[in-house]
Amino acid sequence: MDSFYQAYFSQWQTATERPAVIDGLLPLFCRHLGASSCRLFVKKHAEWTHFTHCTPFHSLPISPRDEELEGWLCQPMPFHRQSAEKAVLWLPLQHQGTPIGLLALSYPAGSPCTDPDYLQPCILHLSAELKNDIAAEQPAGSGPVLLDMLQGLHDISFALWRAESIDDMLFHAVEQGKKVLKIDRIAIFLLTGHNRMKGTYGTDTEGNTVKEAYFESPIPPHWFIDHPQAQHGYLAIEENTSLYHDLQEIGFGWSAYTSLWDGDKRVGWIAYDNLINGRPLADYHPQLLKQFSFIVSQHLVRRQTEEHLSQLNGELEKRVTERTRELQQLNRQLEHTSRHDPLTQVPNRRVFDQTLPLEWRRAQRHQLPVSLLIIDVDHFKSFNDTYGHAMGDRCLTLIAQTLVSVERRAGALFARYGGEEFVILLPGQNAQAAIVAAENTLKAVRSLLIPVNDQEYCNVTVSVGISCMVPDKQSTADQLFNQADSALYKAKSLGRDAFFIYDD
Ligand SMILES: Nc1nc2c(ncn2[C@@H]2O[C@H](COP(=O)(O)OP(=O)(O)OP(=O)(O)O)[C@@H](O)[C@H]2O)c(=O)[nH]1
Repeated sequence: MDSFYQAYFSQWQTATERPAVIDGLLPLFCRHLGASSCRLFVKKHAEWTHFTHCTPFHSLPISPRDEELEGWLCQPMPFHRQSAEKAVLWLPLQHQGTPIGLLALSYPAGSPCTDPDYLQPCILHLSAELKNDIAAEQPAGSGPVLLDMLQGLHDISFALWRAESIDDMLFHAVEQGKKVLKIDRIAIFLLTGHNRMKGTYGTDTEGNTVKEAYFESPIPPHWFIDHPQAQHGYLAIEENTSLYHDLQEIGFGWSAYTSLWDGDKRVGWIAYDNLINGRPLADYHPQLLKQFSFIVSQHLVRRQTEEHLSQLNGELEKRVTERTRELQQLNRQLEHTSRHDPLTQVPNRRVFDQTLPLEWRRAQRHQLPVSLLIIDVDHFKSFNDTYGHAMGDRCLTLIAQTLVSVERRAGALFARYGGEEFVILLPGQNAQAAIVAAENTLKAVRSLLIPVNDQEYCNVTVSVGISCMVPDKQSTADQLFNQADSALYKAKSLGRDAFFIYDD
């Protein structure tokens, strides 16, 4: 190490009082780096403090006004100011983005200024030390600082309230907590049951907020875990202790823990330390950490309850949807059952009884014809007697499934009326159309092969009675039916396998 840095660091080690350190430091820039004067401007709680050193044989640089200093304070890089007699190298002091002050080195005109890169380690070190001093200085100014912090807690609470999810909320808790409470590192852990814990968000060794959800472990046998947790907001602080990252020891300082509570149940904790800047805890910090922990607990519990509720709602909605689907399916089945004949699966008498009056009225309104065919299986008693009732059922099913497609005109209805009787209702169709339908019916049944055992088939026939009317004021749907019925009787008496059309 060269002579300047040797002298610089030995100054830090020998002197203990901060003003003495600075008094001893400033001459080093003149003695080792050729500066004619050196001044340090530090901004403490909105007020500027000046430290000066100058060698006896050079004049001081002209004092800048506070407004100028304010302007230069946020300069990101070192910069020069030149006059006829001297050059001044201004070095902004910043720590983690916070402006702290300025170091000004004056050189006689014509002498080279020190390379700012060379001074970089010293500037970083000086910035961190001064930042710690400013943070540690309280009593006189602690009122406003504490008030700022309380306002900060309110802002944190607001930020957590606006977070989009638990994850987002925990990220902001760590991020905002560090910024507002001026704590180097914060990490939030949640208990997962069975004596285990998991990470959420934490702070790496550079001070960045990082996701630590990967971290999952049994709860380590740590001193503060077993410490009696007598009351909510319990705070445990250990000074001069080892500091850890991912269970690895990485430094020395103070560490603190606050618990997160859901009612009487501890659900996690927040860990804090001063790994990066080594700043001491301020008097008001214990109270702030408890409040901070209380705020995080509240938001965590509220979010967890909300998420649990919304999950329950989701499940409930899913169940209601499933149940509604089942009911709709059941309704469709019921509707089908109530309208179809269970043996043949064609529309049943109920459908016919509902449709006939409707079509009758429509025909009446528009003065259109309406035709009805009653179809009766011939000698079906004897079929049953010969082949058995089960074969009789089979025969009726085959006839129904054949006849259901014989008449395909719009509005036509084929239904099982009862027993071995079927009907075809032809709204808007005259006698001619009804005759065609009857002929097709006879033909279709005649050519039907009815299996009566494993090898044999037989044929059956049907008789059809037809009635066709254009409804007038006196006539009724019953009349239409009765006429078709008597026509059927006539067809039977004519020898069966025939149709007869009612004619008065
Ligand atoms: N297998 C079976 N038979 C039925 C069903 N409904 C009615 N029958 C039978 O159908 C037969 C109808 O007989 P009848 O009314 O005497 O008439 P038919 O023997 O068909 O003689 P015609 O109508 O004069 O040609 C009866 O034996 C009823 O038991 C049914 O659902 N299944």
